[in-house]
Amino acid sequence: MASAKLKFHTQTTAPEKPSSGRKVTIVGAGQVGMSIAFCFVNQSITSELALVDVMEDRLKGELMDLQHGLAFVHNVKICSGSDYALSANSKLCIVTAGAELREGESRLDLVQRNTEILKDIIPKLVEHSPDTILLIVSDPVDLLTYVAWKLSGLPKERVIGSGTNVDSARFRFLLSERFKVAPNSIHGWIIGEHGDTSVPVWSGVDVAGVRLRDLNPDAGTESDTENWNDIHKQVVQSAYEIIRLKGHTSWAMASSVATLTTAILKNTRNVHAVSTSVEGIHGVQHPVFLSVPCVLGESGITDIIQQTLTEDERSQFQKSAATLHEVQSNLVF
Ligand SMILES: NC(=O)C1=CN([C@@H]2O[C@H](COP(=O)(O)OP(=O)(O)OC[C@H]3O[C@@H](n4cnc5c(N)ncnc54)[C@H](O)[C@@H]3O)[C@@H](O)[C@H]2O)C=CC1
Ligand SMILES: CC(=O)C(=O)O
Repeated sequence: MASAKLKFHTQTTAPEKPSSGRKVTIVGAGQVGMSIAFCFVNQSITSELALVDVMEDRLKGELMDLQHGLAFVHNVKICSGSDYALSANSKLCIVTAGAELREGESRLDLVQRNTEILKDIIPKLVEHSPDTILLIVSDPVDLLTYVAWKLSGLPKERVIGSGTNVDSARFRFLLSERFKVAPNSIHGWIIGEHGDTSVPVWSGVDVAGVRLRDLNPDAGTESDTENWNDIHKQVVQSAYEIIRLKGHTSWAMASSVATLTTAILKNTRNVHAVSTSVEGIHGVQHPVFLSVPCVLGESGITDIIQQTLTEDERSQFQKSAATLHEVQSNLVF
């Protein structure tokens, strides 16, 4: 009988490796998870991707849709399902599962609901990939990164929250409109909580070494007649405004996670504002996770950059820590 199978002269007897060493799993194939997956495939960030979600039919549809575009990009091995065995041997597991922020809710309102979800997910991920790095995206991201760290038993450098990397990107975009230069030519950091108590580091904003505070010593303060701090207010309102307008946020977050993933998989040692344990940093006394600039590589967070903050920035950072610690103390997990 005729067979249309390709005939190979197989050159190797080596068994197929269980994974490429650059495998990434995304748990939660909703708006954010799938935007991240789309970025990964189109930017050739990984050659192996597992998608895990409880909604099996929708997940199958997402898988097929992604796979049908593979003829236009570098090949990626993609699998999906609800069985965590699919995630085995992942270098990085990204968690975007959970209840999303609805209009009128703050990120902190989601905490106990999403903690319950993490209790289901994290032990299974670690069981199948004990050497993995966890990147938490679900909100409230700082508290959930702490919860994931506790549930996973992993060293703290391998449990990272996407944190204020996206807030910093929003900040740099809005600054770029005022400065009339490209966002990636501006240095500007938002640290602390990803959310309402985030801290803009006005003392560190610069373009090509020209500090904003040298041009306007009051920039970002109450006495600033140029109202630079309106930009931070807009950053804080960004997610709420986008959710009001389109129902969810996704694109900026996906680009942010793609950048963090590249830094980890390619061991680039780029510096990003991500959520990590900050006990002992900037005078914080509590075991909380908040964003500070961190060096990222294949072992996770290798170093934290100690920024020189003003007294006011330091006290705002401590306030952010105290707010989160209070919510964290009442968490049940
Ligand atoms: N940290 C950040 O900057 C951002 C965080 N987020 C957060 O990310 C999360 C996801 O947002 P969206 O994708 O918009 O929500 P979504 O509702 O579109 O997707 C959530 C997905 O999680 C899945 N899921 C729920 N429970 C699960 C479980 N136990 N195991 C596996 N999968 C499960 C759902 O089936 C759904 O597909 C939310 O918490 C949202 O607030 C969203 C944007 C930015
Ligand atoms: C939803 C959310 O946390 C954000 O886009 O910032």
